[in-house]
Amino acid sequence: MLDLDLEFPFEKLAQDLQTTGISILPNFVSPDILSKLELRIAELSSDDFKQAGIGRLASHEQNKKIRRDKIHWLDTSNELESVWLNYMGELKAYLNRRLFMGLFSYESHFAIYPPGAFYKKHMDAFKGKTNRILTTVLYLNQSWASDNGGELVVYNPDNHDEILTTVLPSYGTLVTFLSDEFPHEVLVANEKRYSIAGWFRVNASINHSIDPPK
Ligand SMILES: O=C(O)CCC(=O)C(=O)O
Ligand SMILES: [Fe+2]
Repeated sequence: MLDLDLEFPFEKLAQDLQTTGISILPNFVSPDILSKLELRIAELSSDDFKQAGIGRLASHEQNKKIRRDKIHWLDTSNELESVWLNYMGELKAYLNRRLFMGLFSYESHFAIYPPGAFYKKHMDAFKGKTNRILTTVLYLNQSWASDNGGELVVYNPDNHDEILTTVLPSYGTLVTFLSDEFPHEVLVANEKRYSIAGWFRVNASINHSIDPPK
């Protein structure tokens, strides 16, 4: 049985996805979970974060023109990281039950955007080419001011030049959207910006080769 406290936000998210394909929910995540995630970020060192890439074939120079964030993949071997992975596991079960989405796994990384970092307009998945179905982004920035930059800009799926919405990366806000529908970008952050990006995927195991984790 799902905890009754989760029933309401999970249901709101499911309804948003069903009607528009995107959900933006402030205060989605409980203070208890948020503080555990902050604790984990605080104990990680800069060596635990690697420059993010855009694909195996891209050069370092190409990468840096497109994105400048540093990332650390979450793993169940760490207790604090498990807190987030388990919570997203509950959301996965809820969405599968409610919307029959057939979500199979969830992968996610912490991301740090140092001052000056950005992520140019992109899609997280391309129709028929990937098994990333649903993108989630949780923000971990206490009192983020609007002049700190670093907004997530989401574009209209039917007109990639038209801004649909702009989201401040505020503490506890969760953004969820269909990965192959919404172009989006992260504007230049003027302050250090913390988040957890993640993707629900469908199973892509074929010909007895087990679905790779990333
Ligand atoms: O941090 C964000 O607001 C979005 C990050 C993003 O688009 C990504 O990591 O693919
Ligand atoms: Fe993205």
